[in-house]
Amino acid sequence: MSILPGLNLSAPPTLLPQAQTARTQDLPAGSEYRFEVSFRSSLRIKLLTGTAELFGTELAASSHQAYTFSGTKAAIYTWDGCTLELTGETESEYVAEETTMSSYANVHFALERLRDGALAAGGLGPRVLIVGPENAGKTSLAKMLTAYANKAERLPVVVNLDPRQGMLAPPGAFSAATFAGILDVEEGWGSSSISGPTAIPAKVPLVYHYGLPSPEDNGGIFKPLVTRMALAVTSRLEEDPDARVSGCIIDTAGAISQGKGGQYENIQHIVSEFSVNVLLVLGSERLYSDLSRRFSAKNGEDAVAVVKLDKSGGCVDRDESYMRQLRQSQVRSYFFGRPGSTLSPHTHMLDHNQLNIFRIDQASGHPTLSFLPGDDEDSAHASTSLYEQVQPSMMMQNCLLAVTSADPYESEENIRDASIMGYVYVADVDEAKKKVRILAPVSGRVPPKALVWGSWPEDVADLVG
Ligand SMILES: Nc1ncnc2c1ncn2[C@@H]1O[C@H](COP(=O)(O)OP(=O)(O)OP(=O)(O)O)[C@@H](O)[C@H]1O
Repeated sequence: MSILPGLNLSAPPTLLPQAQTARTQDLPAGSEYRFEVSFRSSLRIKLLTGTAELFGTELAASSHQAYTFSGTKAAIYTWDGCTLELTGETESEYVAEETTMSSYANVHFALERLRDGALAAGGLGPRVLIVGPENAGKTSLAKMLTAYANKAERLPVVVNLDPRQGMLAPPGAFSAATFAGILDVEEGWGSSSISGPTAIPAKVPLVYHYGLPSPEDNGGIFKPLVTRMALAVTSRLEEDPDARVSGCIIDTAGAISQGKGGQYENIQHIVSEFSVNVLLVLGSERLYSDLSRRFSAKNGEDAVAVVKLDKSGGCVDRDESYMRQLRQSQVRSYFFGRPGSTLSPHTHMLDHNQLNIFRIDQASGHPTLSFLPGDDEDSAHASTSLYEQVQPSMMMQNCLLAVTSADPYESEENIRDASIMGYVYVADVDEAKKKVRILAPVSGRVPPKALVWGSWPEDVADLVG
């Protein structure tokens, strides 16, 4: 054991760099290598022989190209068999021969037939909605269908309506993007803002800010945002002939599949706003039966094909502490990038009165009836305020603010419906001096727009030293 100079203490053995030896893993055809890597360690994977893919995106067939994973739970599948070289530590790893890949691939081929039909008839391609409980594999299926669609030279618009995890944006955001190139194997969807060279082209998503953990938390914001997003996506599908034929793929949060009081109001809303015609139900018999009963009555142009799919045995229940770390790493990489594609954010010192901050009123989606003296039944009113304008305070420290494209004097509805230009992070608030230190992804002043502050994502400490 080494001695730390001057301290006469033994250094813990873990401080010493460990030489990691590479091992090989053979995968028979039709099997997958499932692995979990913590945020503190990393696993390097090289494809030595054969072909393999991670949630539909092919690994480069070159022993020089290595993929590094950290804080990842995923699987590498092979259709024809392959050999992988693995270097690093995993929390768990095994090879599974029973997978759901064939049924997921069949969904892709069925969607391709719909796309071919749309091309021939000059119509719209499939509008696909994926629902199911949490951790049922919805996001993984969305990635897979997107990657396969890309391989078939389609350009689907992918929409994320799950605030628990961001797509090309921090958590709390709803986003939509057209995926033309390959997806990023290491990161999942890829990056939206890259200032350095990258092998994967950067995507420019359309973003709206929800700012709460669950879609069920505030229908007064969730539903109108779904409507806005649907309008934007529909007009994209109408304008771009390639996207039109390819259609869209919508990923959702598990919470909307719980069906409060058997209602599934939010699913119903998404289906009607996006004119969904393919509803993929993952991992829940009950949800499938409820939804097929609800949508079976529709026919003609409104018909919705409800398809039941099994949950993959590889899906991992991610606990809250993992999800929190995942969100924090998404926020961190929004500002600082990732290894190999680092970004240079800027800090700004601003006066309190340079910021127009609107806090989301969490209760605004639940109308509160007033039964104060003098209110008869008819005059009982619902609280409709969406936001409260607030001054910077210590409570905002370490939080994200969404920079909307709305001016601060516009109506609450306009602020809610405005697309997001970007996010800033509140590093410090000095209430006495009325100063705020802000971290922004770009240099130049923070635009004098309405900034929205929600309770989600949760605060991220120590982003700025
Ligand atoms: N076949 C598989 N093998 C190993 N891990 C998998 C597999 N499929 C999915 N996972 C992992 O399981 C976890 C849950 O999957 P996923 O994020 O796709 O579920 P979800 O339904 O979108 O969850 P949520 O609703 O909570 O966002 C993820 O970490 C994902 O990478």
